[in-house]
Amino acid sequence: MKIALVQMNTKQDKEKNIKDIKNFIDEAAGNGAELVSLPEYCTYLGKDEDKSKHAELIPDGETFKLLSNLAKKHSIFIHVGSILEEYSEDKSYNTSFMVNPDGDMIGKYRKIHLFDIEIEGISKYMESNSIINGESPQIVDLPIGKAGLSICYDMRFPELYRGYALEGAKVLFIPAAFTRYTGMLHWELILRARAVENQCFVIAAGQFGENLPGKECYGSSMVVDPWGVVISRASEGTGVIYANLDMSLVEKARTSIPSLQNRKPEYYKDLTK
Ligand SMILES: NC(=O)CCC(=O)C(=O)O
Repeated sequence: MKIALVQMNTKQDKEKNIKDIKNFIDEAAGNGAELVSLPEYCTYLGKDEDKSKHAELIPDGETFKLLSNLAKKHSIFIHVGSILEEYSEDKSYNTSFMVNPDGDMIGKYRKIHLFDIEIEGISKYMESNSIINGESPQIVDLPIGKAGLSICYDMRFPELYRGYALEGAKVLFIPAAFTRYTGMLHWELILRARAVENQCFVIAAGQFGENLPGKECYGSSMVVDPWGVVISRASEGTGVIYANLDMSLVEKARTSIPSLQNRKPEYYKDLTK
């Protein structure tokens, strides 16, 4: 399967962001992509207090309808890294979903681990001020096999991905708006770790550049194969990158190093509770 990852610089002008998304999807489909993956917060990235104004129903909102029509028009899968989904007057879900070539939603995932961190003198994020966490993992069925959905900060919690791999996932989606500061050291390291330890492809479309004054995203959207090799990587700026997924690599990695079979959770399962 030929996939495309869109690296964006989403800001506060939702109309422009949606126009960009449409153009990127048209470009990717024109270049033969069968699945297009968009980053976290792809339609709106702004101040916490403004987020709920931009939240929508999924699948009954405008953005879903537009993406569903694009998926049908091009006969492709569209993975939406995330948009804001309605919850209450002051809180939204940060929600990812997958649309199939018939325009139907085949899976929806609400970010479980919210980005509440403070690095003294560097940055502070309190995602839970405006977002309510989801409570359910989500696996979707693609023609290339099962795929586990997740969003950005989730990537730091390896149990979620181990669970997906044990449920049969061969692909892990990790769309992101990863900060530049943490990204420099952690982004590639963690993505490759999730790929190697679960012997899965990792597909990580990211935001790039300044989205709000003083808030910068790392970019470096990438696809990692089950052996830990980065097979496609975006450079600085926005744009589309491509990769062909050779799914036989999953079986090759799992046969060569049967670490998923060699687990002995009976000795340590209580430690991760
Ligand atoms: N949007 C996010 O969840 C950001 C996560 C991040 O930057 C990190 O370092 O983790």
